[in-house]
Amino acid sequence: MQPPVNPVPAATRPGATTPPLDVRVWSTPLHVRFRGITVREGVLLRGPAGWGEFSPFREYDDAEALAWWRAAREACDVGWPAPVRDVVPVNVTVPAVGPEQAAAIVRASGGCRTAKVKVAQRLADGTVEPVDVEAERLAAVRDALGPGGRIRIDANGGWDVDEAVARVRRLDRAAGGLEYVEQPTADVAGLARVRRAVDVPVAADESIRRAEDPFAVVRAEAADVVVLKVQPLGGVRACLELAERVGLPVVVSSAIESSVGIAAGVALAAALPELPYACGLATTQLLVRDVVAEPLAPVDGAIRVARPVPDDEHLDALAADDATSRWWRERLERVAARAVTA
Ligand SMILES: O=C(O)CCC(=O)c1ccccc1C(=O)O
Ligand SMILES: [Mg+2]
Repeated sequence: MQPPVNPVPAATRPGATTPPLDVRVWSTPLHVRFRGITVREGVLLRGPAGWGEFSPFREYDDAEALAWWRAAREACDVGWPAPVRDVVPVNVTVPAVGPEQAAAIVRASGGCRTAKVKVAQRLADGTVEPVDVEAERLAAVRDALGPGGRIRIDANGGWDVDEAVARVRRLDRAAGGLEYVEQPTADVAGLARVRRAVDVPVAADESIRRAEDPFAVVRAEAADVVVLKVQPLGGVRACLELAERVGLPVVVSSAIESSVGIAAGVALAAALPELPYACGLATTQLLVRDVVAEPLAPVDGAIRVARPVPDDEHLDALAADDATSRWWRERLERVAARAVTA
């Protein structure tokens, strides 16, 4: 009898892994604070198929970091499926900054025709940024993009249903039309209620990548679009499979990785059968330094499908201090050990 066909390449199966050929810990400041962080750091691993990135956020536990490790090993051990396109249109990512800075970020974006603007930002005193401040940011972004550009907003689950409905209507006017609102509420039931109440399409992000059951969004008819991120979802192949099963349009987005991690997102976007929306992969622009000479950044609003190779000069320039390096190497070892038994 034939053995069953395992769709996961042998080298990415737990227990079938060999030690990486090279491990480098990197760290760089961000130009502006993003989701509460001012420094981004992680590990690059080299394997027979090239470099992979392991950079779960600091506060994630080892169980949640396991998917990020699988994505890194896929990159190192087997690489990615063949692309069906050679450029990926992307959005510029606009953090919760003032209107002048927001406009400047759009103008310096490398020709992006879509902007994703952060809203529902929690302030230091625990309150949420006033809607007037968000409206001004959106008006400035519209002004910088012109009437033909597209604007989407991301609330990162920061609103309740009533607040989301009121703010989305208001911000839709301020922006001169919104393409969609990403994760207006934290829970799937809330997404579904917002979706029924407003004309603006709803995208699910955290409800896919941090959910026990990503298909709850589909069953509840809670979203028009799903956001997929390669590291938190366990690799390019895992995302392609998820996209097929979800059956909704996909926006590939980053986790603010170096160009090595962004290349995995670009590979996913390039391999998807359909790509109707710009992807959230233009985030090397948020990093002060990158691990390659030519970062994966947009030209004419699109990123070329490529796999840039880090060099010693850049890796040395981004090398983390001893304590940070030790912390990441220990985390990597713990998560890799977990993969063998998971
Ligand atoms: O989608 C983008 O434009 C950039 C990526 C992004 O916003 C992001 C980056 C890191 C963590 C969370 C998020 C998010 O989409 O919420
Ligand atoms: Mg998001």
